[in-house]
Amino acid sequence: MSLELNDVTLTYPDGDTRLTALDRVDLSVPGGCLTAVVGPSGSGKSSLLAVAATLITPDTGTVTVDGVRTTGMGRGALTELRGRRIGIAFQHPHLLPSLTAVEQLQVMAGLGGRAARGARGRAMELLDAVGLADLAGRRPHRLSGGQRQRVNLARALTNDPAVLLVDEPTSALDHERGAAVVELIARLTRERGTATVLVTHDRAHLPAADRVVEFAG
Ligand SMILES: Nc1ncnc2c1ncn2[C@@H]1O[C@H](COP(=O)(O)OP(=O)(O)OP(=O)(O)O)[C@@H](O)[C@H]1O
Repeated sequence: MSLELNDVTLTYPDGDTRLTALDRVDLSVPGGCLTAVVGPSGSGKSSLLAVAATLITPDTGTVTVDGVRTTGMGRGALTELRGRRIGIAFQHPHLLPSLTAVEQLQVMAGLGGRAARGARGRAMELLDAVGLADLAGRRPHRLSGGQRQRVNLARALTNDPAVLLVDEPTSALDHERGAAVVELIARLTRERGTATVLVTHDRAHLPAADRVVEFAG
């Protein structure tokens, strides 16, 4: 379980020129390691996650997910790789309003190609791991912001990913609840051995990380 970015450069079109969002970035995250990425707005943190998630192909450089070099892979193969080896928890959980917490995870298990049999049991185990077993039957509108973020994390872990990518999980939470979510991410990373990248703007959360990467503005 590992994530490697080597010499990654990413530019976006910007009028007649191009804006460099990632400039020769190297990142190596072994399994069980929580790496926090901090930096000012616009410094490229979300771009880094999108490249690591194989959602955007960098201009140059390589991305290696769980030992699989993604350069040159076709769209279908990348989608499959993402479903099986990468867990992504975006900033806003985007839970489906009509589904209960446990059903949110079951849907993800189906997308990852897992058999429906046993999916509910595994989903319950994950909800238990994030401290939500008692609320498995609740729909999102009856969960707090912190609880929704926990469902978001559990859902990202549904297919036992090697790589876990988490974008600003605390932005909608007060400090205490935010700190609890970051502690949870640190624990899950250790217990499950994921190579985890956490993007945050809140430096108070950095002590929970094993490594910190600073992006300059
Ligand atoms: N789709 C896009 N097209 C053009 N420019 C983009 C695009 N996405 C991001 N950028 C630019 O790339 C740079 C890096 O953006 P990015 O969103 O990765 O930064 P960030 O550190 O995540 O910012 P924030 O903390 O505000 O989310 C910024 O200058 C941004 O304006």
